[in-house]
Order: sequence, then structure tokens, then C-alpha cells
Amino acid sequence: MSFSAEIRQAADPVFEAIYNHPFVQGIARGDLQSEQLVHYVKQDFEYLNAFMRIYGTAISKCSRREDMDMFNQQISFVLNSEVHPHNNFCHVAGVPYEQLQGYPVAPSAHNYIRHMLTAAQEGDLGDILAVLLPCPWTYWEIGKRLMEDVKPDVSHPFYDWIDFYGNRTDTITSRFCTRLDEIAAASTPAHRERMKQHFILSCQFEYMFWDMAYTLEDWPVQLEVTSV
Ligand SMILES: Cc1ncc(C[n+]2csc(CCO)c2C)c(N)n1
Repeated sequence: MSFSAEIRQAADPVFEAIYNHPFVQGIARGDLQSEQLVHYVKQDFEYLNAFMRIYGTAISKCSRREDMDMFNQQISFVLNSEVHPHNNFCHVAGVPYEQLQGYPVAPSAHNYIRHMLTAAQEGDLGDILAVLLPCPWTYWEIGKRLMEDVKPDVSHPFYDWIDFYGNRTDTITSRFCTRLDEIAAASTPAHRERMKQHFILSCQFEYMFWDMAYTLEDWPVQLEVTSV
């Protein structure tokens, strides 16, 4: 079994829990509250900023041009294409996208971002691929399953979101897996174990991100926002 298949199998209960999470099932039913969509977009906007910075760190650790090109393409994809699913949520919530940018990061998004940053800072290319991979992989599987189970038509409120993630052949998950498998094949058992743990923790954080949006998770004590 390839390394990517092995870590996917180990994380299978988390993939299942993500698909069955009430936010994801709320996309299927089209019955999420505006505040939940707004909270998701506010947090995801900041998450994607961090994600692009980590691609920058990844590029700083590449020795091959093809790897640099892969990460460079993904920065463009996040900047130019990942705005479409956000726009769908904003449209349903009735709030302009520009109003949801620049907010403080909630606890679960904070923890997920710090987890990715630490793995990227301390690790090599394999660690970075392993910690980033659950992001495209879980969304690709959610999209495919929603497409099959819901079979949405254009009147579904989240048709664009489901179509965006469910109707594409996901080259990024496959490219990340291929490269991760090459690196894993040349790694020590200890490094493989570390990459597996990065992957599994990011899967858990993907679950927590949906839960954060669904429950409108925030810090326990609200403080006055002071501008300096
Ligand atoms: C918390 C969270 N996880 C995954 C995605 C989906 N996603 C974000 S960037 C990207 C492409 C990677 O190059 C994909 C598939 C998201 N929006 N928010």
C-alpha cells in the first residue's frame, strides 16, 4: 500500500465524521443559518491567507523547479479560484464578501493555522505536504459525495459550492500524494510516522473547523477591540 493510501486509511473515521458533520449536512440540505455561513467565511478568509504563506515557506524549502511550480500554481488557485465557494456562502447569507475580511481568528482556526505553521517551520517538504494535504483531500471527498448523494440542480442554494469541489478532477490531491509517496519511500520510519501524525492532526482540525463555524465558536472572554 502507498504511504498516502496508508495515512488515508488511518484517518478514515475522521473523513466519515467530517462528511456527517451538521455543517456539511447543512450544505446538503441547504438549511444553514446566515451567521454560520458568515462565521465560516470570516475564518476561512484568514485560514487561506495563512495557507498561502505556508506555500511560500514550502517554496523556500524546494530544490526542484517542478515543486516550486506546483506550489506557485496553488497560490494562484487560492487567490483566484477559492473565492468562488466563498462568494456562494456570502450570496446565501446576504452579506458582501468585503465585509467578512480581516476579522480575528477563532480558537479552532488559530490552532489549525499554528499546527500547519509549526510543521512547516520545523519540517521538510514531506512534513509540509503531509500537513497541507487534508485541506484539498477532505474537500474533494466532501464535494464528490455531496454530488452523488444530493445531485443538486442550479436551484440548490449551494449548487456553486458543491459543483466547485465535486465536479473537478482534483489534480492537487493526486499531485501532493504522488510527491509525498516519493518522499516517504526515501524516508526513515520515524519521519514517516511524523508525517502521518501531521496528516491525522490536520484531518482532526478540518473537523474542528466545520464545528467552529457551526457552533459560532469564539474565545471564552470577549474583550473590547482597541485600535492602536
Ligand atoms: C479549512 C479549509 N480547508 C480546506 C479548504 C479547501 N481548500 C482551501 S485551499 C485549497 C487548495 C489547496 O491548494 C482547498 C481545496 C478550505 N477552503 N478551508
